[in-house]
Amino acid sequence: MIKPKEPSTSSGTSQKSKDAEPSGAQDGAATGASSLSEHKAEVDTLSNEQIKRESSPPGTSETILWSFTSDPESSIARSDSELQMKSKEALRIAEKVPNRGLPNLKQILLMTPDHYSTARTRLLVFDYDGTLAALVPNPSQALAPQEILTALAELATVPENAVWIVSGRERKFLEELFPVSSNIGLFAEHGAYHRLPHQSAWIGDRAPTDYPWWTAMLSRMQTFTATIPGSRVEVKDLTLVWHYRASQPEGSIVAPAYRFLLEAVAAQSGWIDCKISEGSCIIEARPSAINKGFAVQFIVARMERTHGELPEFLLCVGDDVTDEGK
Ligand SMILES: O=P(O)(O)OC[C@H]1O[C@H](O[C@H]2O[C@H](CO)[C@@H](O)[C@H](O)[C@H]2O)[C@H](O)[C@@H](O)[C@@H]1O
Repeated sequence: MIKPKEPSTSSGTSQKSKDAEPSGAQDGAATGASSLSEHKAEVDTLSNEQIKRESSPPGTSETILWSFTSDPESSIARSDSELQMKSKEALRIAEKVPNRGLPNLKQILLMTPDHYSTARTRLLVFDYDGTLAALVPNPSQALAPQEILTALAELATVPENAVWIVSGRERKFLEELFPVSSNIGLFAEHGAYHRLPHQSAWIGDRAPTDYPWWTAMLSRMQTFTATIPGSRVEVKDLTLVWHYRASQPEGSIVAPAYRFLLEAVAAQSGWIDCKISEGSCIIEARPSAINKGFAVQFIVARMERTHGELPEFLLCVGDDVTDEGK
């Protein structure tokens, strides 16, 4: 099924090329999914008999993918009501995702593990927080389990696979978890910056000074922090986040009003390029032209240029609305 910081210095470089920054001029096509660790746990509990349904014993990579590609009409799904329910929920979401020339998402979700096995090119996209790592009050302590990192690295060694992390996190955080040697592509801050597989340089040169709203939004968020004890502002290289996970129930009570306030400030100031979004115990401000849907479209277009065709298998896993390209 497709499911659900601290200040830092820039670690990126400006490098315009054929792999230039993804344009924000197209509609997004990414989608959300339930957490990888959650599904991995489900798969781990499947019986040996179910595992043996694979024509060959699945390795870690295939096992993870299998959990997302089980046909809800199959006997596997019927034997696991929770998985069946999640698959149906994924299909409901998939039906809402516009098909912009990409493979139809609903068909992808209905694929059997054989489709993964036989696809000549595969794109596997993973969100980070809430998907690869459990949500915790302090963002710097949200580390993906080594088991997950190892599984992703293993997936990325398969020649047919392109593995990307498309995250709201900043560059510095992601590159510490996913070294160049991991062969995993990275998108940071919802698509503002990206690092191609095998390369150490980041592409993308957006900076706070490009956006007239940036200082005002930071100032507003700081007043929220002063008002709600325990909340904090995360100042990333470009995007700003007000966190209130550690300030309950006050944070959740005021969050809708605070989001509305930030949106009103942006609207009244004519800052149409400022997007305010709510995540899991966060309110985030970012440029409107940046979202994960554009990031995935960029990756797909790049694969099409390289292989002469669209990826035959596409999997996007996330836990939040931004993972739906919003
Ligand atoms: O796109 P993602 O990789 O999922 O990043 C989205 C935001 O994730 C982080 O916040 C979330 O995780 C924190 C650590 O568990 C948690 O404290 C917070 O409540 C969550 O919303 C990150 O700190 C943000 O910068 C990302 O935008």
